[in-house]
Amino acid sequence: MQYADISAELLERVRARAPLVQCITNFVAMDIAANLVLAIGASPAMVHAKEEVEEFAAIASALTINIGTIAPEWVEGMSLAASTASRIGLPWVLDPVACGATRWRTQVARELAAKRPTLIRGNASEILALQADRETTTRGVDSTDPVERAQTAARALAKTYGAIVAVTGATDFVTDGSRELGIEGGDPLMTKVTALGCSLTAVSGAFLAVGDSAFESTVAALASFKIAGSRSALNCPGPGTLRWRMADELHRLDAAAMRSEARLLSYA
Ligand SMILES: Nc1ncnc2c1ncn2[C@@H]1O[C@H](COP(=O)(O)OP(=O)(O)OP(=O)(O)O)[C@@H](O)[C@H]1O
Ligand SMILES: Cc1ncsc1CCO
Ligand SMILES: [Mg+2]
Repeated sequence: MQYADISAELLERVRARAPLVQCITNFVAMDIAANLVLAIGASPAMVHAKEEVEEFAAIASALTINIGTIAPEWVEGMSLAASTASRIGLPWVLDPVACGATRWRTQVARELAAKRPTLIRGNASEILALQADRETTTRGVDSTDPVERAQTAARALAKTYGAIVAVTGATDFVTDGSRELGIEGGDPLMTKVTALGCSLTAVSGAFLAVGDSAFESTVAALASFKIAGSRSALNCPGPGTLRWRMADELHRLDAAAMRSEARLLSYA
C-alpha cells in the first residue's frame, strides 16, 4: 500500500477511535493545539503536573511533550511523564522548542530525548541544535535554517535515540534512520501563525495512537497539516483567519482528500 492510502486509513482510525492524547505543551500553544487535536478527531487533555502525569499516562493512548515555555516544575512533570511512557510502551512525541537558544533548554531537550521518544518533531534549527555538540545555534522558536540543512542531523538523531525524526518547514522531512520521505504542501503563511508546529506535535500523538508503524503515523500527521495548510491559505486574508481555518480544514479533511492531495516525495 502507498503512504497516501495508509495515511487515509489512519485518519479514519483516528475518527473511529478518538484516541485520548495527553499533551504537555506551552502556554502559547495550549488553546490552538487542543482545538486542532479535536478537529482531527481525537481527544486532547492538557495534563502536566508531576502529581498526576504518571496516573494519567496509564489511561492515555499517546503522550506529547513540548518544551516551549518550560520552568523547573514543568520539567519535573515532563521527565516523569516521559519515563512513564517509555516504561509502559505508550507512544510519545518530543518537540524540542527553541533547542539551542540557551544551555539549560538544550540540556532539558537532550535529557528528554535520552528517554527514547517514539517521535522527535521540530523545525530545522531545533533539530540541528539537538544533534550538534555546540550550543546556541538557534535564535528562538522560529527556524533560521532550511529543512534540507537538517537532514543529516535528523538521520543521526534517529539512529542515536531509536526515534522517528520529523523536520518541518517548506517541505517536511521524515526519517527513521534508513527510510525517508518528504511531504510537500502547506503555505509560507503558516509561519505567521504561532504554535502550528506545536499543534502538529499534538496531532502526531493522535496518529501514533492508532498506527501500526510510527513512521507511517508520522507521515499521516505531517500530510494532514500540509493539506489543511494548503486549503486554509487559499484566498486567505491573513494569519488570523489562517489560524482558525486550520481547525475547519482538519475537521473537513477526509480519507479521499488524504489519498488525492497528500504530496509525498520518495528519496530512495
Ligand atoms: N515555508 C513553508 N511553506 C509551507 N509550509 C510550511 C512552511 N513553513 C512551515 N510550514 C508548515 O507549517 C507547519 C508548522 O511547521 P513549522 O516548522 O513552522 O513549526 P515550528 O517552527 O515548530 O512552529 P511553532 O514553534 O510556531 O509551533 C508544518 O505543517 C509545516 O509543514
Ligand atoms: C512563541 C513561543 N514562545 C515559546 S513557545 C512559543 C510557541 C511557538 O513555539
Ligand atoms: Mg516549534
